[in-house]
Amino acid sequence: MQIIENYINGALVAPISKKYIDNINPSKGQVYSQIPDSDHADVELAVAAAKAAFPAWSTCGIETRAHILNKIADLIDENLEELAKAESIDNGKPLSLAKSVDIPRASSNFRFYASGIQHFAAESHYMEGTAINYTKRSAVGVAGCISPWNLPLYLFSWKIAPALAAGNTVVAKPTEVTPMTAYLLSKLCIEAGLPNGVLNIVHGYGHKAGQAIVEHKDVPLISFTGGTETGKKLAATAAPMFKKLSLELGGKNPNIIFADCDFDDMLKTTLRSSFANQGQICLCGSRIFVERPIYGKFKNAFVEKVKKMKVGDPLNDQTKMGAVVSEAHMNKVLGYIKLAQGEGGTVLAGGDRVMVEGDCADGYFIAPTIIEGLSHDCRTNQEEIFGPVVTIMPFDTEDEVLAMANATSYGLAATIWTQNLKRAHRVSHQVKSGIVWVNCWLLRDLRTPFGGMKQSGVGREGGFEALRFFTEPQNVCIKL
Ligand SMILES: NC(=O)C1=CN([C@@H]2O[C@H](COP(=O)(O)OP(=O)(O)OC[C@H]3O[C@@H](n4cnc5c(N)ncnc54)[C@H](O)[C@@H]3O)[C@@H](O)[C@H]2O)C=CC1
Ligand SMILES: O=C(O)/C=C/C=C(\O)C(=O)O
Repeated sequence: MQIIENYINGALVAPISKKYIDNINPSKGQVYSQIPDSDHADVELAVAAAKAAFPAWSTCGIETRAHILNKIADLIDENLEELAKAESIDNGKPLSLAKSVDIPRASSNFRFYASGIQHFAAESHYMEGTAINYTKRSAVGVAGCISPWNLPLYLFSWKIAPALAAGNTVVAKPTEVTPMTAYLLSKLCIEAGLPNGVLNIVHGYGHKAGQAIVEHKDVPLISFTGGTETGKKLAATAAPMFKKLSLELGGKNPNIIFADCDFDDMLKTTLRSSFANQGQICLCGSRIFVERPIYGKFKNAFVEKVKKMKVGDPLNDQTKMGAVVSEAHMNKVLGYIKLAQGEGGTVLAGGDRVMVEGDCADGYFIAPTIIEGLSHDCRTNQEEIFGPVVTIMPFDTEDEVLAMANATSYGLAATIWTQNLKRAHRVSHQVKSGIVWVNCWLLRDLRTPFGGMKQSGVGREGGFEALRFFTEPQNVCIKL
């Protein structure tokens, strides 16, 4: 059985307590590795190493930092097969998805910020004939990066890469649910020659290792992606310490389909935006609003396609839907399907656990599920389910659909399907979400601001927004 180790001060080490947590393969329901159950003492070592490494790393120059980040990206590409398989086994996602999306995006994150830091510039403000102001942006110190289980290496690297590029050193905690690719990354960082202490990876539970990072007086900024409830806890700890906080939280995203859309394109993309990664992406469109004239046509076509989706062994090339991430999560999602039925919803497809034959007989599989007949304000349509479950609802007017789309506490992403350009702009500008996709979904340009309104988060990641977060501005005013 593989024993995962922490990566502290350039070395792979056991947790001081010698305690471990079982790591489960969700497609088999079996323990297959062990993760350090790190605590305050491990975090203390990691922060001390990161603090000691900060002066040299923050002043070594952007070319040096970019060179090492590019080297890490190259090594991720060279190890694509191994990393993708590890991600699929650890998370339950189809291997094909890990190979085509998760791992390539992880190397892109490093490469993007290796380049981004070389183009990052601070502002200057000229006061006519009086003074010139220039703003210096410096690395802040030790950054705490905490990431979730749905897109493990993809989101882990999305935080670490800008933090390191900007000259911070990092103490990172991947989720205890899917720790494997972060562990493999630590080996690649050693191979890439990342100086000791620049990146430290501490594995373990959120309430122990994660909390210790957030509480640590020498960690002045925290970047977190995960559930909204956890985000609230983090904010409650960090706010009185006046830490910089970036929070990417949950979503309950509307997918708004107008009758004039390109139907085939919309249908194909809606399958993906509903069920990619078993619906476990904070950007998935879980509430589908369809303009009444095409509601029936959409419903029939969508149900037919969804019933044909193959759920099964994630390592099988034909599999479109793998396992959800854990037994607890499976039960949570199944509980929401029951709730939806209790609230008067009709299950049009799926609705149950799928029992897969063979090696995956004990895995945590759920059939892709479509529910209709619910009001937009019931719990099923208000709470983040984060699984392969969508609801469909008809609408008659733009005002009506906007009111329903905006009537949640979340505001992360929205998708709009229409061929009417004016309407596309009008609706985009009125929908309360940080990200709007028109006639597409999850089409990503890493330069764009990424994040949510309302309870979907605080701040924006991506592009220069992340580099601004990971630097401290100082304005210098010189009288002429
Ligand atoms: N928006 C998103 O991208 C995600 C949303 N979720 C949502 O959150 C729900 C709960 O999932 P969880 O696995 O519990 O996610 P979570 O939000 O608890 O976990 C995310 C990360 O935070 C860490 N963490 C937990 N408590 C912490 C604390 N007190 N201090 C510091 N770090 C802490 C975890 O160890 C993990 O690394 C899911 O069912 C889903 O609805 C989950 C994962 C990603
Ligand atoms: O940056 C992206 O492309 C996607 C980010 C997705 C999440 O933050 C999530 O699902 O939690």
